[in-house]
Amino acid sequence: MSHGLNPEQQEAVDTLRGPLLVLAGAGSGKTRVVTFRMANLIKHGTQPDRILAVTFTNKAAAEMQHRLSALLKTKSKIKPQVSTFHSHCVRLLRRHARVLGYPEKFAIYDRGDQESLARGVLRDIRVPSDLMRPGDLVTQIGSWKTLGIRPQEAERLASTDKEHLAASGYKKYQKALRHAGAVDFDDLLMLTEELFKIAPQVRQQEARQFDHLLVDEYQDTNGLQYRIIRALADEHRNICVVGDDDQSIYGWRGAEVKHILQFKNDWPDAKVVRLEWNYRSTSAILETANKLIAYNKHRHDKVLKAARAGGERPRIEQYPSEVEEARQVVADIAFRLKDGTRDPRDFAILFRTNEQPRAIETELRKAKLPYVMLGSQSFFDRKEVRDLLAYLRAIESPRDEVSMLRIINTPPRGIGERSVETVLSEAVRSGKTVWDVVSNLSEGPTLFGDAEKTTTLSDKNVAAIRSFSNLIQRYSEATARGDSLAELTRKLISETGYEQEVRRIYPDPEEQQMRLAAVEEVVNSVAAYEAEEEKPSISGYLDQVTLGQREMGDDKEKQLARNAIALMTLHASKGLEFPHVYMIGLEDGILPHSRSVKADSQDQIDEERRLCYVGITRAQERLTLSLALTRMKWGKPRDTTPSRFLFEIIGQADNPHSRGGTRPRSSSR
Ligand SMILES: Nc1ncnc2c1ncn2[C@@H]1O[C@H](COP(=O)(O)OP(=O)(O)OP(=O)(O)O)[C@@H](O)[C@H]1O
Ligand SMILES: [Mg+2]
Repeated sequence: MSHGLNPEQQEAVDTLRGPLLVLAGAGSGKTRVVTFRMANLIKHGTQPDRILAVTFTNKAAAEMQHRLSALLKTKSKIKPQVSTFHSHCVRLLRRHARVLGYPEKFAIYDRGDQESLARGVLRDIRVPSDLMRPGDLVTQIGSWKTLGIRPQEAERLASTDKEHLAASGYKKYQKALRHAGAVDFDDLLMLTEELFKIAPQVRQQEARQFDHLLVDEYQDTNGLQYRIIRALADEHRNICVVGDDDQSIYGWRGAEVKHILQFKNDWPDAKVVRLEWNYRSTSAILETANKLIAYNKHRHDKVLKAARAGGERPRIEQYPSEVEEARQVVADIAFRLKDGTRDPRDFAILFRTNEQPRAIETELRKAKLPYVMLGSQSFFDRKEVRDLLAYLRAIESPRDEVSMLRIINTPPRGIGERSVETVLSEAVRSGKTVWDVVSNLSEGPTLFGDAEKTTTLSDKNVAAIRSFSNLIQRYSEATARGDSLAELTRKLISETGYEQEVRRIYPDPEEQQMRLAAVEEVVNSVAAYEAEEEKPSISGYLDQVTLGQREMGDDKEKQLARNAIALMTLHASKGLEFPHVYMIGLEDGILPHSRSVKADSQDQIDEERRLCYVGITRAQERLTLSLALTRMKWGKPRDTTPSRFLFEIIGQADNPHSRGGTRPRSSSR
């Protein structure tokens, strides 16, 4: 196993015990060290399932699992656990949810669900939507949670009226989640920390599940993650973290680079390994990266030399408009694909904001080139998929109000808005869940309320609601019996008449086809999950979907994904590498992002510069940086300003804050 490791890497891989820090630049083999070290631990007798590795994204986890299998050359079923923080926390919380007063089968709310919940909360506390939109509240709650701030503290910290409103919204929101037996994404970390605090024996038990903990991309851990890692590593102290302070790009999500820089304080006996050779990029590309990052003031001194000499100099291209930029980038890729020596998957197009790829996508479609948008959840945003997942969630956990309300009259079954309102207010009045109310209706017209106010449900309403609760009940029992999930989903679709409803709403054949394909794909993905899993369960399936570990999409999309041009944000590109990289939109206000430009904050600009550095260091052979000289804003072309980072790269930025009129020159091809 010594092949393919330099002496420093080998030293890290051979350090089998105690705290270990690998602090090194991009492409220096940090992730490789983590993978090889796991293999080495196993070779030296560690049981694979006593190893836990934490990565930042699902894609990175899958990649690591894949490389590890290749290294181990065994088909053993027992594998190290490679997870993201969130998926590890889900597993852990499922085991101990009761301790925190949550049901084991708690639902995990995504952004859409969170906003539905927030809408209800804002209605309850009578905040008009022009004062605060549900999305704003969710965002604010998210930033509190990533900092580990709970409702009470948020209330204490609030100073402006708006903050006070948001804080009381937060309190209500948290209550509503609990009531629904649900958690949101950020809760996964916060509740894990809470669990460890209130139940030390649980913490100990969880820490003893593993003998080794390895963490990739450690520079981007936030305070919660940091404390969870410490709590898990405390027992065995076999903690290996790797990272690069120059690639810390999640400060805006509460990540703190100090965690990696202070590792030696936390673990005084830690061994520190530095890697100085970059094996990924040609020296021409690496030079560009090094030049740029040198503009960041607060840096740890680090050497990064290119193991691959020479190479083509990165190109800077400027185009008259963003449409032309997209056209030329795509034309360049098409040209390079023509001779058949390269595959579509060798190319990546990276961008800063979610709006940027639209023009690129249009051009790629015109050119009929296969592409895949990484880290996009678009499939799950389709109405049909969300409806069906809501059914599964309601069946699994009838307390889940957001899901219950989504499907109670979808497809329409005679439970109109008025009936829903009546049920809802009865639930609020009596402190019960919607499900409790719905599943306990007696026959005939029903009277709700108290002396002050009463409402009624007619015979017909009651019959409709009873038949709905009956349906959910029957499917809950079927899952409890262990019936096949895919079969169940198929039956559910047919029994509810879901497909007929799709045909009714969308008469246009093409639209209809697309939507029915989405319905079918849900069944397919349930079937695929069931085939892989030893003990399949609805919540297991939903966890995978919610955490983004399970891919869904048309079969065609899936095929393409295997060999397609990759489109993704700079944030999503962390840790990855591609022979040919195109970074588009190098303009002030895009990269660096307008937020950081407006704030004129050195820290924020530095983070944008690190983001640019991450992008550049993804390229192995060829790098193209481009910008549009005009860009559409509110339907009109506006002049842009080239990114200050370009001036820094070409050495025309002694003082980045007082730029002259020189624009970077376009290199000739
Ligand atoms: N000793 C080596 N010999 C040959 N190739 C190597 C060696 N070490 C690493 N590589 C290769 O260099 C590339 C970068 O490695 P890796 O992804 O592990 O770097 P990294 O430090 O994790 O990068 P990043 O900071 O971007 O996450 C990979 O293709 C890897 O296989
Ligand atoms: Mg890496």
